[in-house]
This record gives sequence, structure tokens and C-alpha cells, in this order.
Amino acid sequence: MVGGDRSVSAIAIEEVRRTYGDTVALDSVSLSVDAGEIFGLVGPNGAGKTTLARAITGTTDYEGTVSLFGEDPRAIDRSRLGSLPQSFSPHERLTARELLEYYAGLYDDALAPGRVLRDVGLVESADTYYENLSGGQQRRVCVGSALVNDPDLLVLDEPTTGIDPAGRRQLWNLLEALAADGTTIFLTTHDMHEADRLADRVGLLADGSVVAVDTPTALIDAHGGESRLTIETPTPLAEADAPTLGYRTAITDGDLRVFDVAPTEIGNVVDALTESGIETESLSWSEPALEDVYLELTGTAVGRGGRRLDDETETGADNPSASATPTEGSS
Ligand SMILES: Nc1ncnc2c1ncn2[C@@H]1O[C@H](COP(=O)(O)OP(=O)(O)OP(=O)(O)O)[C@@H](O)[C@H]1O
Repeated sequence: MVGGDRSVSAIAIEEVRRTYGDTVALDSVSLSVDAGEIFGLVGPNGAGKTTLARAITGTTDYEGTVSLFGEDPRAIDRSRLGSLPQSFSPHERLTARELLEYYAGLYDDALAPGRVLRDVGLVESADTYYENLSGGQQRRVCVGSALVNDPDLLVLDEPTTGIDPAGRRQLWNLLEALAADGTTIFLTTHDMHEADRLADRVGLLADGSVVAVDTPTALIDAHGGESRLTIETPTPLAEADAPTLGYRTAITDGDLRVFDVAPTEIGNVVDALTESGIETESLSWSEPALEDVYLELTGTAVGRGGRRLDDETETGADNPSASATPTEGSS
């Protein structure tokens, strides 16, 4: 790392627009990322994440302006930028070590490949051909290739796709350590949990537009809605089966959802269900999460196969404050 100038944004994006024929991949996107920040760009397939990552790394054309530490992405010293494209296929008949040695050789001043292998958790597999590594291990080699030049800015397009949970946690820890050391990290993901766990700030992207940018906590507080108790029954419930419980309820995919139940009140709800003749097969309680924020702001779920908000049948008849429109009622 050559050290960042903290007086300018690490990434400044202003009014960026990118179209492919009639498709608007990015529509007037503006945001900035501070030095040392981990910024997570979240959105479902086709939202425009890769296109924005490519605009930042100067590998696609666009209208508007992007600057990295005050410089045009195409003019910046390449050793300051580490980039992991979504599709990246290194030579398959080289080992993990040989690949990292190759990428390190592209820079005058690179990290020792052995250190990068350790950082990405590949010491044991260092001498395995890339083609014989698991998908997750291959992705870690690719992440390593973006790290060899010890960049000031890392742009990672879905870095943890295909990596198992333990490997993901290891990579998150590595990215956090890099950020603590001053590296700015911009990553894309459709994993809301990953964004929540890792990012200092999150940008929610829908159909090429940024719909919200803030810390995960602030987004959840402002738009996450209420906690929910989800009750699965032996036979899927229909709207007409919804019991009167004194809470706002909804039937979703045959399951009963009861909103704003405190953990200490769960037993009372279960008792009331039993009295109503509803058998409980499983029960889970969850606090609002980033996924709920995305659903609330866009009407589309990121992590649930694109289920739309209107697929949820609201049944709050027993609660005068319940709304027939699910987006209402949550602040
Ligand atoms: N080279 C291209 N030619 C034509 N259309 C493109 C091209 N690249 C992207 N698009 C379109 O632009 C839109 C945004 O695509 P993009 O790949 O940026 O989304 P994404 O959020 O990264 O999706 P995914 O999570 O599936 O990678 C999509 O409608 C896509 O089909």
C-alpha cells in the first residue's frame, strides 16, 4: 500500500449511467466511499452491481464521473488498485502458488506469494493445480490475485461466491484486517448477511438505481419493520385459517407470521394457537434484517428468489392498526 490521501474520497461516483441498448444497467448512480471503509453494494441478479464495479475499475464505458483518490480510474497507478472480477478464470494448469507468483510478478513491488497464500488460507493447497482445487479454493486464489500488489483500494465482485461458510468467515476476517490497516474495500454481494456482517456502510441497488445508503444498523432501524414469529404447520395454512391473536399476522407460503411479538410473549402466542386448533410444527423468531429493508424499499426480496412483497397475504383483521398494505406500518 502506498498510503491514501484521506482528504479525498477513495471512491467518488457522480451521476453514473450505463446503458446497453435499451437496457439501463445504471441510472444516475452517485455515492462515495471513504478511505479505510468497507462498502457493500447489495442487489439481486441484474441490479447493476457488476456494471458499477466495472465502472469503478475503469473496465466499462459510462456517462458521469468516477474518481479513485481523486484520479480517473483509467489513469490511476494500477498498483494502487486490486480488482476481482465476477468471472475470472486463471490458467488451470498452474498451482495456486505459481498463479500468485505470476500475478505478483506483474508489479515492481508485490507481497510475497507465500504470505498471500497464508492470508487466503491456501497454504495446504499451495502446490495443487488450480483445476484440482474446489470451487471455493479457486475463488480464494482469485481473491489472492487481487491482493498481491497490496492495494489501497480493493474492488471485489461477489468475492465469496462458492466459498464454504468457514472459508467465508476467514475471508471476512482478512478483509476486516485489511480495512483496519487502511485498505478501502468495495464489494458486491447478494448475500444480505454478508453485507450486514462485513460492511461499514451498505448501498442497496435496484434496477440500476441506488435506493438507500447507510450503515446496516441505521437502515434496519429506519426500514426493517417489526420482529416476526414464523410458525410452520403440518399442513400449509390458507388466508381463511389465520387465527385472531391480538397481533398483526400474515400468511406467507402457507406459514403463519406474527409480527412484533417480544421473545417473552412467544409462549402466549403458542398457547393461543393451540386454543385455536392450530398445530405448530416449527417455530422461529427473527429480528428485522437488511433483507427486510430491501423488501420494504423495493418490493422485491434479494435472497428469496425474487419474491415480491405483494406475494405475502396480509391478515391483520384482529389488529386495528394493521394495514392492508404491507409496506405501511413500519417506519
Ligand atoms: N455486456 C452486456 N451487454 C448487454 N447487457 C448487459 C451487459 N452487461 C450487463 N448487462 C445488463 O445490465 C444489467 C445489469 O447487469 P449486471 O451484470 O451489472 O447486474 P448484477 O447486479 O451484477 O447481476 P448479477 O448478480 O447476476 O451478476 C442486466 O440487465 C444485464 O443483463
